[in-house]
Amino acid sequence: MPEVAVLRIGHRPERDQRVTTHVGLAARALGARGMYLAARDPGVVKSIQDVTDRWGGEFFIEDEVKWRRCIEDWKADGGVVVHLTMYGLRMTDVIGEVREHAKVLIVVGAEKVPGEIYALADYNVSVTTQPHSEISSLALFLDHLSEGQELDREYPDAAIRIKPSQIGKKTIER
Ligand SMILES: C[S@@+](CC[C@H](N)C(=O)[O-])C[C@H]1O[C@@H](n2cnc3c(N)ncnc32)[C@H](O)[C@@H]1O
Repeated sequence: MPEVAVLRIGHRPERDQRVTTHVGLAARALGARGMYLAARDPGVVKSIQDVTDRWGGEFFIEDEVKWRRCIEDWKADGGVVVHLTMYGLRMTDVIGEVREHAKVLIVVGAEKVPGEIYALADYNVSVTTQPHSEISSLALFLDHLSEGQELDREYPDAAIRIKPSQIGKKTIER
């Protein structure tokens, strides 16, 4: 699995807090190293940091990033940029090639994405070629990128972890 980070653009603090938080939580749970947020939103940052503090791992969350600069820096560091859009190439056609890269920045939008993103991205990728959401497209992309290996990942430094069970809610606290 390449080193992965997510860049969330188009976030509107007055209406996207829940979705953006879930983009971050999905990114964390499915193996990304962190999320850049191209907006100021201390509430989203705190929610994600709180989860990481309790549930472990080293997921980073950075808000107030400039998306153009973030993309340029990522590329300058040798990474590739994947923009998830329903209009892009089929994920199943490009995922193998994307997996060959060492560093992948995944860009997800909110409502309307600036046209420039399509040209800046190395890959514009569609997950199903049907409209759905940034959370579902990100989750499926990460799962296919890691070929399912992220699903059983352990978080050794976690303060709390779940003991999987058929009935009830069993947790183990450090
Ligand atoms: C509400 S959608 C906006 C749909 C937008 N017209 C588009 O180009 O995908 C918000 C975000 O969800 C993601 N998204 C939605 N459907 C997708 C799909 N089928 N494949 C990949 N990404 C998708 C994109 O990142 C998009 O910016």
